[in-house]
Amino acid sequence: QAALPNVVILATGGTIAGAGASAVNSATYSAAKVPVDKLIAGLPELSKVANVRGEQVFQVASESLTNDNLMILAKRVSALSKQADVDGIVITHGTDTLEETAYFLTLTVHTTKPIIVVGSMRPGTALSADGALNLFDAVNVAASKDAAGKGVLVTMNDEIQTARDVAKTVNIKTEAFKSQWGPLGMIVEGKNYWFRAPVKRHTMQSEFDIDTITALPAVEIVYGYQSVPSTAIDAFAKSGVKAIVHAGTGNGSVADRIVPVLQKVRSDGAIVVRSSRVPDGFVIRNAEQPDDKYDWVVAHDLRPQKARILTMVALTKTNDTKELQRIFWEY
Ligand SMILES: NC(=O)C[C@H](N)C(=O)O
Repeated sequence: QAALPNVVILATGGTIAGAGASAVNSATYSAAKVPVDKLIAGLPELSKVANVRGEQVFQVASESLTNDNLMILAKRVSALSKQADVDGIVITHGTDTLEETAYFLTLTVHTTKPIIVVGSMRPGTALSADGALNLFDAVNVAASKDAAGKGVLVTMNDEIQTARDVAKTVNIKTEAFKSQWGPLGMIVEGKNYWFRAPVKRHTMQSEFDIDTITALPAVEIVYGYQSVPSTAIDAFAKSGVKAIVHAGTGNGSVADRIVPVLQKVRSDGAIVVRSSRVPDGFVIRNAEQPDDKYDWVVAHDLRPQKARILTMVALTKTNDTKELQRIFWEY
């Protein structure tokens, strides 16, 4: 229909394409089973909002996605966003790593067109399945002019969240996706209600561009806890890792026996990023550890898994720790 916007759904799998043995199976089911054409056919309401077509990019649970998947998906999103006959893009995705993909896309795809990442907590076969409404909301936002230029967005549980801030915070409820800074808005009966806009750099203002990125460096995460040994750090260092994100305790604190190990990692040439395992709040530079002295970078308010994404992307441009810290403040 000529009057309607054109929205492409790129399907990658996850629970939104999941199927269980019975309607009471809300947690026990197989993810990544239902093909995208069937998802679209099951939601005839979409045809009143947009001309929708689907592409099956992957069919996996999101815990199994890799950097190669990220590159393929982002390059496809970028190519589609340049097509005159595409007004918006929706990516259906497993929820376990949805925030990582969404953040990668908002950092690397140069477009003002709406890009929405969406998943579900229950498979479509379950009672009170949440995928249909989440997908309907995603297509509505992707088809809206007022969603343009806001960076990659996530629609879950009636809310519109920014890719940068949102995270999976509950693993068993439909209200799973939250941001400590709050959602940007809500969708009710197919209408968007906006309340705020992101201030961090994304998409068109990003200095990173997926069209010129050919490979992502190895960046790994190590976790802080009582009695933690240096075994994991030693192994990552030996494997030639380019950066280690330390998911520290509290305000990114680091155990006294781990500090010299991370200092050695840095002096041997890899980057050390100090983040926190605490879900909310943010890490303050030179508090808890002397970052200036050790030449470490702090992750600001990014959780370890998002700090990893930004570090990989940033390292495609620079190894300079001052530049990396600037990037962490700005994105
Ligand atoms: N709710 C989900 O989508 C979880 C699933 N394990 C996935 O991330 O693919």
